[in-house]
Amino acid sequence: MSGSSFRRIGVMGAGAWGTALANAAARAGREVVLWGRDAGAMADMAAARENRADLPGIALDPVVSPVSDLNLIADCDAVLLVVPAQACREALGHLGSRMRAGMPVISCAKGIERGTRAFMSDVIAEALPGALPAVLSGPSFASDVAAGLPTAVTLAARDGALAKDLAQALGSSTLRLYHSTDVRGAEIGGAAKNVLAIAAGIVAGRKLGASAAAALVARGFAELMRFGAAYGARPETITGLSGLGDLILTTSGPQSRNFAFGRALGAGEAGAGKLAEGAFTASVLVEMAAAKGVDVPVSAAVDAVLAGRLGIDGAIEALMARPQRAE
Ligand SMILES: NC(=O)c1ccc[n+]([C@@H]2O[C@H](COP(=O)([O-])OP(=O)(O)OC[C@H]3O[C@@H](n4cnc5c(N)ncnc54)[C@H](O)[C@@H]3O)[C@@H](O)[C@H]2O)c1
Ligand SMILES: O=P(O)(O)OC[C@H](O)CO
Repeated sequence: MSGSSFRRIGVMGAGAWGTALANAAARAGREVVLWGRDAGAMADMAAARENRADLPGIALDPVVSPVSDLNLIADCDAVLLVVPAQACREALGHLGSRMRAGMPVISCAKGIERGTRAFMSDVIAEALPGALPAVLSGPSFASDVAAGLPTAVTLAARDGALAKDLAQALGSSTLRLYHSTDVRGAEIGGAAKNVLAIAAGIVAGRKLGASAAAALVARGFAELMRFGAAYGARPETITGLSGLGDLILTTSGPQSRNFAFGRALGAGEAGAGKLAEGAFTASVLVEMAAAKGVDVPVSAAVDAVLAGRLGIDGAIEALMARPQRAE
């Protein structure tokens, strides 16, 4: 299938990122079906031509159809899966037998499933055995993409020709997609950087200074590289858009929900209640690192704080008191 054969794109999940990607796919010349599970909210979105709850102020492109009937997703040529990582398996379960074999299903969620330790491409393969799993990941805030600001991300599928075709189908003058066959590498970066962004937020909320913030990103990147290597990621993917690129974006400031969540923790305030995927991924990532003997001290500190095993000052002390080692 060439890029132009993906005439109709289905988007499962009508939150901030699903809505932004629906507009991006429309800008790339696709017809778009945007599915959300709440029929009332989707009817409101169809009438207002705007996702007022999650992406206020951005008009839906005229070719985007907001729907709550999953059969309309099953009819599409490819599907973008844009629900929170812990909900992906359940959402795909509803699509189940309606879907045709050979349908590309592209995970746009950034996380690892708790309990199963499954990456999102594995969740897709298990929930929909006939689907062709792919991953879209990289530095991209929904509001930036929706506003048409220049953005570049990675699109990975095991079949290089499919990755290239999907990248061509979804790319536009404002959204550039680099294709890759390193599915595992692309999904590891997106999941791990959210945990590290919480740590960066804690550093900011605790007012530990710019030097500590830079050290955190550098040492966080070192653990991302170790974790990636242990789970089969290619080094060039970890140093690319979906790894280092997204780590830089998400640890840079409060436009990131994970950073904002961490900052509130560090400042001793209540969080804003928005989705912070890293809070769900931290414990499973640390379990998986331990299973392979990989040292992830920053992620482990975030997990310990979230689980209440350590206070924030105790976590900082533990990081600073680690045995001296070569860089
Ligand atoms: N917002 C961004 O800038 C951005 C960018 C890149 C990747 N992502 C990733 O995309 C994913 C979704 O994030 P978001 O920003 O759209 O979050 P969001 O909170 O704005 O929206 C999530 C949507 O998923 C729906 N949902 C939740 N559980 C569901 C279920 N079981 N079945 C069907 N729908 C369900 C919610 O109703 C909501 O509409 C996350 O993994 C996030 O890390 C977000
Ligand atoms: O707002 P965050 O922290 O979920 O980050 C959004 C994107 O993943 C950035 O690439």
